[in-house]
Amino acid sequence: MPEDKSLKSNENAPDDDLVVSVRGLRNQFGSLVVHDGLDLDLRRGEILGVVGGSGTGKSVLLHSIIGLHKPNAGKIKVFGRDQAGLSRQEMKEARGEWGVLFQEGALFSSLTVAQNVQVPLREYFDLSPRLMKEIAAYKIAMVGLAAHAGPKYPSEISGGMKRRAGLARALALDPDLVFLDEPTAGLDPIGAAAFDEMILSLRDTLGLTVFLVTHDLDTLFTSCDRIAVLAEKKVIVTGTVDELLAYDHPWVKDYFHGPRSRAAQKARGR
Ligand SMILES: Nc1ncnc2c1ncn2[C@@H]1O[C@H](COP(=O)(O)OP(=O)(O)OP(=O)(O)O)[C@@H](O)[C@H]1O
Repeated sequence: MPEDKSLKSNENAPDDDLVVSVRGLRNQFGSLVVHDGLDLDLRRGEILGVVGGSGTGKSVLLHSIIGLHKPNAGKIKVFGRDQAGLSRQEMKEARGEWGVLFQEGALFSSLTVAQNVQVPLREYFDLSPRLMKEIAAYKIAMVGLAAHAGPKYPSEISGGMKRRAGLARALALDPDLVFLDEPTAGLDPIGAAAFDEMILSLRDTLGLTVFLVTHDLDTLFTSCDRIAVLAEKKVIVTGTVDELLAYDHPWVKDYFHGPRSRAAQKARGR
């Protein structure tokens, strides 16, 4: 069985290039060990897809990195800063440096789309109402939503629009780093493809670094520079699509050579 391993093309990233580094992560709930000795690197400017079977701990990993879950052991650095032992104020400052799109957008249902986008602005800045409205309108346009989406409530918009609104909120503070948790889950194929294109385009125009948890093979083939595979309580391999297609591990083989993967590859003329 292959051990925790980074493929050749991923070795030797200089420390300055590491936006997130996770070393020796352990997460345990009672007798359930979810992660044990997990290492992961996210490099500046890349879109890293994180995949793995259900229950392998993708969400727990994401929550550990963004400080929503305290790991049992291990070191997590974001922008070179060790996340353990940060004071409340330092954690708040750290949180201002990244944006998170939670599953299905996770919008506040009692706030309009524009008000949702203003939430981080209110938390971090003392801006005039007019300026906040202008910034929210700009972010809403940036994610491809029409201006008339701003005054709508989450219950009045589609699933795809909710994801975009959630992304607008994640981008409110102009972060360099975004975490996306299953951004295309439940979207129709056209909506999902449009979302994938938007992520690529925002990465290129804004220079974002993206940590993307997904089950969506189309997203992996279209958008991700590298893919990290969670299995056996750790990241068993990180590599490009082509490297993973050639990788010898039962789960990786089933996933990347199954019928859905073949269809996704065929659609891209592979
Ligand atoms: N707060 C918690 N208390 C107890 N167990 C938990 C808790 N959070 C997660 N778990 C368990 O940890 C394991 C990993 O959960 P996680 O949600 O990270 O999996 P996942 O890889 O994201 O799964 P999926 O692809 O189905 O969303 C699961 O067995 C889950 O039940």
